[in-house]
Amino acid sequence: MAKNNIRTPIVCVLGHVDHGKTSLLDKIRGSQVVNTEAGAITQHIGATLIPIDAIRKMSGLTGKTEITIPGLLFIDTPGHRAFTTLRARGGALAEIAILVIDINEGFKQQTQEALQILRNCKTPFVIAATKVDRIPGWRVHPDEPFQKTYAKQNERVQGILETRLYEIVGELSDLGFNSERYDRVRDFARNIAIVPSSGITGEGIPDLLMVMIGLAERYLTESLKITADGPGQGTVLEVKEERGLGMTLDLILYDGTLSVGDEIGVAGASGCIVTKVRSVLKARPMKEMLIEDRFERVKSVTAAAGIKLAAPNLDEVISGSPLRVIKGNRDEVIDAINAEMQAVNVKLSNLGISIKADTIGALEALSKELEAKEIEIMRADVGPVSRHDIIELETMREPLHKVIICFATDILPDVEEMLKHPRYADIKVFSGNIIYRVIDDYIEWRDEEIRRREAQQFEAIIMPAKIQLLPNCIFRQSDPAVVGVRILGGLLRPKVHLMSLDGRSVGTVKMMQDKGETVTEATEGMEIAVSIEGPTVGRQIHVGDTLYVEIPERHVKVLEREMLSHINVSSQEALSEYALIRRRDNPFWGK
Ligand SMILES: Nc1nc2c(ncn2[C@@H]2O[C@H](COP(=O)(O)OP(=O)(O)OP(=O)(O)O)[C@@H](O)[C@H]2O)c(=O)[nH]1
Repeated sequence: MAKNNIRTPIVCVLGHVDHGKTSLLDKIRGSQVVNTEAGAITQHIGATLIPIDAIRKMSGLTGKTEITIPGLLFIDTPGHRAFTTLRARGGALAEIAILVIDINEGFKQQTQEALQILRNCKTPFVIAATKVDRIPGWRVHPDEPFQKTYAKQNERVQGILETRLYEIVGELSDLGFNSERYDRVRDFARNIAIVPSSGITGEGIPDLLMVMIGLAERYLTESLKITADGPGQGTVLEVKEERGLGMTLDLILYDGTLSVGDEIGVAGASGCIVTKVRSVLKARPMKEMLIEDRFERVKSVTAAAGIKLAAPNLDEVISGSPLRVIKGNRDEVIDAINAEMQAVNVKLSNLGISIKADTIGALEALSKELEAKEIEIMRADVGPVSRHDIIELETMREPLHKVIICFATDILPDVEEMLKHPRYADIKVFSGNIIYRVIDDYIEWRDEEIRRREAQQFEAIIMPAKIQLLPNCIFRQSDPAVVGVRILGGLLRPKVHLMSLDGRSVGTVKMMQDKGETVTEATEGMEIAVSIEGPTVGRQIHVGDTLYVEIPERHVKVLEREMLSHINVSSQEALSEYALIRRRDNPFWGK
């Protein structure tokens, strides 16, 4: 185990979809050193341990270089989600990260998001610029350190690699990060190291591991000091049923020791669960693995390790939850676990949408993203979407708040049924396993909904218009009067009342015709024939008269306060002239 009680740092791999996270992890896990005598890579449950001796051997480091870190423990599940949902003591469980960027594709949306997450969590990380073997003309030298294989490439290939690398450096710099190819970095505190590598050929992987060791040595040794014989502390990765064992927890133990017979506290859906460890299980080495007997029973394990435990009463445990061994401090552990579950860092508003996620970390991650997009949250809960959630939503007044966004959690079957009922037709549920996608779906729906509403409002509101009676175009004197008019501004529609400059009502537009065709709208500059019910030409209206559409006071308020930016300049002018006429007698009209 660890020298000076320094344990292995916990590592997570992040990056854009398809940029090669899984391949990189697989390559690291399956590296050729598996069977060397120099400390074999060991499979843990949910994690893989690469001992320092294996890393030394891969990268050709002599025993002289002083290293205190005993190795690296990689969490087997890559991605943002694993990073954000697995937490320890309020922070991310992973203490160091690899951000994977496909060197041929460069920056993508999730690359930026991952950077944001790493920045928020202040996690040291290294960038693996993967898929170097896809650079046209690249000559593969399996598993070689980067500099060796790079030296054997021709100049053109080297040139392409440099150009692409500098594109990444540029993008990072736009986001405020200084970075450099790892072998040119002088100060790892100021520069992020980029290691060109391949998850398929293994090139650059030894360098990647070495840089990580360097970072961990420098930044983490204090936080990696463990109390080996202290009570175990861990984070639950998964809750699953195993044949012959019943309910089990897969967890990463990051501090202390956990033994069979220990009393533990762990978070359940309705508070802290206290139970007693029945068995502690480790993964069997690959070659000994039999279907029937995948696990090796042990008496006790010391951090850091990925293990499985069986105990009674685990059904309700929430994945991502904290786990602590109780050593005469039962109340303290219960309080701490309850506090950690309640300290969900979600900003709630009086009004807003509802959110659900499978773990606390996931809920926080979702809420952070929503907050960044200025979307208000009223309720936030861990667990599947239940009938109760839907009933609560139904009481919301604002249709835009009758929304539940659920991330990586189930919708209970009876809820699906319930939502088919017309009564709940206006409740929207957005669900998915990628935060950004669920949020985008919601935003798309919301914006469309707002546009639809505005359009409806526009339909219902009488729009301003200013028209003038044209000379030589009196087709009929009265009942109705049919005259040629020019639209001086705004939007004329049928069925509106018209008003003269002195504020008198003169009649109602019945029909409108443009070049013999009936039309329902006419805009600035058009000359059309209109039939007007009410006036007689020569008495109430005359050639050359300017008339305005009469707009009710309530509509003027809506137009002036909410719709001004949505109507064109000529409509705005017609509106303000019309309002001026109305306000001659009453300055507060429409205000
Ligand atoms: N040539 C080459 N192909 C690679 C490399 N890394 C990944 N690939 C290929 O790229 C594709 C995606 O790789 P994955 O490792 O699944 O990528 P990922 O980031 O884990 O993808 P998601 O899990 O979908 O986010 C696969 O077809 C891999 O074989 C590499 O270094 N070189």
